[in-house]
Amino acid sequence: MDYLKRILKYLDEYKFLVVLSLIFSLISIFCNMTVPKVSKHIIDDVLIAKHFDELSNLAVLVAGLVLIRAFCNYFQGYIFEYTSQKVIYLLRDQIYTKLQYQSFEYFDKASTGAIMNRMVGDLEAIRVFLNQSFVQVITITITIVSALSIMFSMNVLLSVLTISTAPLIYLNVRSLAKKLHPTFKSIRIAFEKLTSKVQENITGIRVVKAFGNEDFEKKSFEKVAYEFTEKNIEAADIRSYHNPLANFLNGLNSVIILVVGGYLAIKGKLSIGTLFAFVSYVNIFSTPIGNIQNLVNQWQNAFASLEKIFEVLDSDIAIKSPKNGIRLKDVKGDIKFIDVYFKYNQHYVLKGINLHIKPGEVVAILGSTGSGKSSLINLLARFYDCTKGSILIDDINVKDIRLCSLRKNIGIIMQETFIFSDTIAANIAFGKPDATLDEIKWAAKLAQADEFIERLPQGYDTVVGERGVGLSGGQKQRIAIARALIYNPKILILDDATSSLDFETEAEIQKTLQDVIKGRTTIIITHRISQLVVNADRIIYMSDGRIVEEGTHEELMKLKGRYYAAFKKQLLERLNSLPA
Ligand SMILES: Nc1ncnc2c1ncn2[C@@H]1O[C@H](COP(=O)(O)OP(=O)(O)OP(=O)(O)O)[C@@H](O)[C@H]1O
Repeated sequence: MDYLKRILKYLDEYKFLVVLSLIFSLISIFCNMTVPKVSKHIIDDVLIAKHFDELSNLAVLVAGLVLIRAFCNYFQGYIFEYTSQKVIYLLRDQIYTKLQYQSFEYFDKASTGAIMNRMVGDLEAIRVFLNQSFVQVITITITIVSALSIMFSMNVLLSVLTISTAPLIYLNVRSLAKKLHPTFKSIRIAFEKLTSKVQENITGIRVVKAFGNEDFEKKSFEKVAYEFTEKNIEAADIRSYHNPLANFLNGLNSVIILVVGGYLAIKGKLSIGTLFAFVSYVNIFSTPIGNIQNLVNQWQNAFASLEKIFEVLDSDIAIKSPKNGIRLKDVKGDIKFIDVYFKYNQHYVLKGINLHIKPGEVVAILGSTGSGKSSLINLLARFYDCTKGSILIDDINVKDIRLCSLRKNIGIIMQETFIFSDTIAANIAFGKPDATLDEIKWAAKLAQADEFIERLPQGYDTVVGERGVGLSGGQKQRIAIARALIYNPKILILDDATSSLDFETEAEIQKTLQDVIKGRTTIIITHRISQLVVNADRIIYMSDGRIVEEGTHEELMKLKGRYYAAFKKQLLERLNSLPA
């Protein structure tokens, strides 16, 4: 009920339209109720009494009522479609905004399929609810109540007989609702699995093909698709049992009325016109009762969706920009990690990190896989917050800096370069959509991307395919470098930025990076000991969430510890990979 109240609050802005639409509904119901009355008059007082002169006026009256009803239904339908679309637009916008500001932690847990389902399927169920089901509850109630009161005023016996099947109808609807609720929930879960599967498969189609895994993927897709089909069949099975039962009960009503009403008419206790009108009211009464089944489906569906939608809207945002946070100005690039501890779930992945990186210093961080290197920079950019300790930039705690200001002052180049299906210029200016072409070209030149971009048919306006299809690995990486430089950040992070490239391309990009990092505080996270690492002012070696070695290349080589062992191992691997 809480969810119902909340969703109806969204209609507040459209109160006038909702009221107008209800007025149209009331007029439509009034017309519907009047037609049988006029028909009774036509049968009893015109046709049977042979007062044919009134017939044409009454026929015009019936036609007029039917026409007004049609207009009212049209306006009422349009208004509700309009308001429901507006509410859904607002909700969709709110969900999208919420997702934009959600932290990494949220996306670690939520599946893409589930998120897509919130944005599409769940909102559609709510739209149907607002558009049809919500107003139907009101119109159905008014129709049933007014039809019943007219019927009682016409004939008490026939009315009692008509509603005698009502308890059975109620039990049928209740049992349907009870059975459908868990089935709808499982349909939703199955649908999320299905959309996740399709999304993952299409995103990873190159990996699937590279491993010749099409058959395996096909089978695993069939499994989730089958589960979704089965759940839908289950729901259809429930409905197909209850719907005919509801129709049978409604039909039974009409038969009883015709038999008993016919008998009363033969006995002269009921006029033919009254019997005709009564049967019409039975139809008016039973049609919405039949619709209750659909309504129950739609409400169940909508409630399951409302729960999910408000779950997203109510979810906490773990990392928030501080109120009245500091805007960084003239950043020097001094970074301090003070006794930093961090855990994702139960286990600490960073255990007491103390590190001071001076402005303009280049620090390379190496270490075994899973030692916590990426976590360290995730904390610096506040993708996550440290569990204990603090991180300072120019002696300001990162938690006191406006998120937007913090992140715009840290340029991050990652291993996985995401290129949006847009122009090259838009991809470079991603973090600064108002960047001028000169700024974009400046960043591209620094990243040594300008030359290849100018050679493309449309230069900076060339549209690249989804995820950068049409560009080589090196070209994509250069665009990523240019993108990170667009704000000319004082702090630069290279997170395994060249590890997915071949040695030759890596060497070229490294040369570019040597120029790019000049005058910037740079943290290089890497597995490979490259020229960039050897030239770094300081090298940090991490193991199991701790800094275990620290010094220049020469110092660490003399130490003959973990870094020395890694260097020797990589040198051997490289020598072995050379042609004989
Ligand atoms: N989002 C996450 N949720 C839970 N655990 C995570 C998450 N990201 C990383 N971890 C775990 O935290 C530990 C440190 O991971 P991190 O990515 O910082 O290591 P890394 O040194 O950068 O590794 P690699 O060199 O392989 O990239 C690992 O054990 C990893 O499994």
